[in-house]
Amino acid sequence: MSQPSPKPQQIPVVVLAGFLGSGKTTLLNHLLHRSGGSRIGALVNDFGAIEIDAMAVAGALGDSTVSLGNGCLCCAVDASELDQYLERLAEPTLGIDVIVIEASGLAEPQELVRMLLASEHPGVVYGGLVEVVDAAEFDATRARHPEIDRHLALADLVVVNKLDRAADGEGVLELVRSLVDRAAVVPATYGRIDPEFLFDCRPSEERIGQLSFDDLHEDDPSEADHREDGFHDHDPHDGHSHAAQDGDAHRHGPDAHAGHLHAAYDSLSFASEAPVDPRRLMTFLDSRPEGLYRIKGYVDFGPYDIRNRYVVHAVGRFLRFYPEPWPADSERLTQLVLIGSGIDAAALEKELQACRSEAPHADEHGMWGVLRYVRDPEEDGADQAWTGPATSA
Ligand SMILES: Nc1nc2c(ncn2[C@@H]2O[C@H](COP(=O)(O)OP(=O)(O)OP(=O)(O)O)[C@@H](O)[C@H]2O)c(=O)[nH]1
Repeated sequence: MSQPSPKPQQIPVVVLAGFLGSGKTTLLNHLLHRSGGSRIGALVNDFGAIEIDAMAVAGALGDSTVSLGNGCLCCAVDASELDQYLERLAEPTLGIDVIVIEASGLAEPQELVRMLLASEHPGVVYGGLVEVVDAAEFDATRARHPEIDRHLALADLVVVNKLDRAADGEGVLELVRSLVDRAAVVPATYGRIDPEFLFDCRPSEERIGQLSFDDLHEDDPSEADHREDGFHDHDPHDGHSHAAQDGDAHRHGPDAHAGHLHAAYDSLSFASEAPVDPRRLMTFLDSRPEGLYRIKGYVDFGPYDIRNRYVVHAVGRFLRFYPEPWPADSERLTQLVLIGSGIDAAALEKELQACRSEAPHADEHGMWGVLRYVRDPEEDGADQAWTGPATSA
């Protein structure tokens, strides 16, 4: 791609977007580990009240992460607030070369792009929109969310991820190529793309011209329908609590941003200081309702594995646990964010509460159900910290 050079000292800001669970955090983590000499600042956003994504990348970033735990970025901040966040990352002493904004899986990318183009911060320049696509779920996601096509048409780079899971990867790649405007389409598994490619993916001069404010303001017919319904009069997200109480669950429902992908979604955040019983959790997960599209977070199985916490990811029917050693200074908490449509958040919360257990000892086979969903570290050759379950009771 031909790139305009940013003015001296201007830091490119890349927006990383893509549907829930497509692999944005995985890609960001990959970039953080493989960026060579470049220093990446990350602005991480999450939908739930607990900032799972922020925690997932925080270790790699130290000071250079700013996270917003306040719902979808496009709804949570206005341009001047965004400028304040960018200002923190553009602080010359941090020496950051590129800023990546990981949008919530439910964010409308054009809102973010519009805010970046409107940014008055002299130290930053809009660096392009990267859309991550889950190749395995692409048809299903498109059927439910035709807006995806619009997002792809705006993208500068599309990463077609999870090709290892796609039945017809070539077919998906071809379809995506037909949907983009002039974006580069990059095949990937586990977000492993060449970082150079991403940092270079600044839009061309023409592209900036094309992506004018007017384009970005263009009304989506589906939004107009909603407005006629008075849909946008619904209350925005109710207050998000960062300091989740023990066993506290927190939900927010349809919000004011009609036409955004998240308009029809509910989310629930669950935090517990008491460990979780693995069998009970598996029973909960095995019977999770269809509409519960995404689960992510950390699980403390207490005496069943005192060394590791278990990162959990569910996307649709897909479920994986990733054990990793508890960071030395972290509080032992179970923190989960559940996102779905038409889910009964109160009932789910109750079920999760019932998974808590203060039992001091682990029984011998308690973890078997969980370990069936632990990824074999050989599966992707990825940089996993895990070396095997440490079940010391
Ligand atoms: N099989 C497979 N799994 C992947 C790949 N990339 C990511 N995953 C897994 O997919 C799940 C979701 O990945 P994330 O990176 O958290 O996705 P995300 O887009 O940040 O998710 P949200 O924050 O919910 O929008 C995790 O379990 C990842 O390990 C891939 O290429 N292949």
